[in-house]
Amino acid sequence: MPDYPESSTIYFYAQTDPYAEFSNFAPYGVAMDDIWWPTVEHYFQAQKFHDVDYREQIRRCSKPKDAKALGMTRKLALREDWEQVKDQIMLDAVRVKFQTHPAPRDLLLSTGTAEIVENAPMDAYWGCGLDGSGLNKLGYILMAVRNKLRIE
Ligand SMILES: Nc1c(N[C@@H]2O[C@H](COP(=O)(O)O)[C@@H](O)[C@H]2O)[nH]c(=O)[nH]c1=O
Repeated sequence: MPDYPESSTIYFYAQTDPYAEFSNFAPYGVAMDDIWWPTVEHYFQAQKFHDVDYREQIRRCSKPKDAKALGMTRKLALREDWEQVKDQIMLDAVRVKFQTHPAPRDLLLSTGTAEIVENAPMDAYWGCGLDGSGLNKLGYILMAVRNKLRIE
């Protein structure tokens, strides 16, 4: 990770940093299958489990970090197909977020063709990880959603 990112790359992560609207922790709810989730993070974490009561417990968390903590538990079994379905689940929820809320949508569309990177030091799957070499899956989802919004 360069100290001074190139201007063509947009980094986001914490709610106190620029482009916080792009984070799954940002306070933009999503209706998925007629159920309202306070943030994308709440929805994503809950989908890890088949247990309906546990999903509801995650949905009711007052903060996304609490929802994430419940989703990180391995006391309860993850749904067995989680690795196969997680990318699509994330894409669906992120798309609904940006279709639902004008403020993050306008911000996303204002980024032109810039590369978008989740600057998550501890996450080399959804983010770029500590050294910047992570897969940045969430960044690619945001860029795909941006393309789709342009067409719509
Ligand atoms: N933004 C953000 C995080 N990143 C989010 O964590 C999620 C990954 O969860 P998992 O697949 O269970 O490891 C995913 O939504 C990713 O965007 N994590 C944090 O602890 N704080 C934060 O501010």
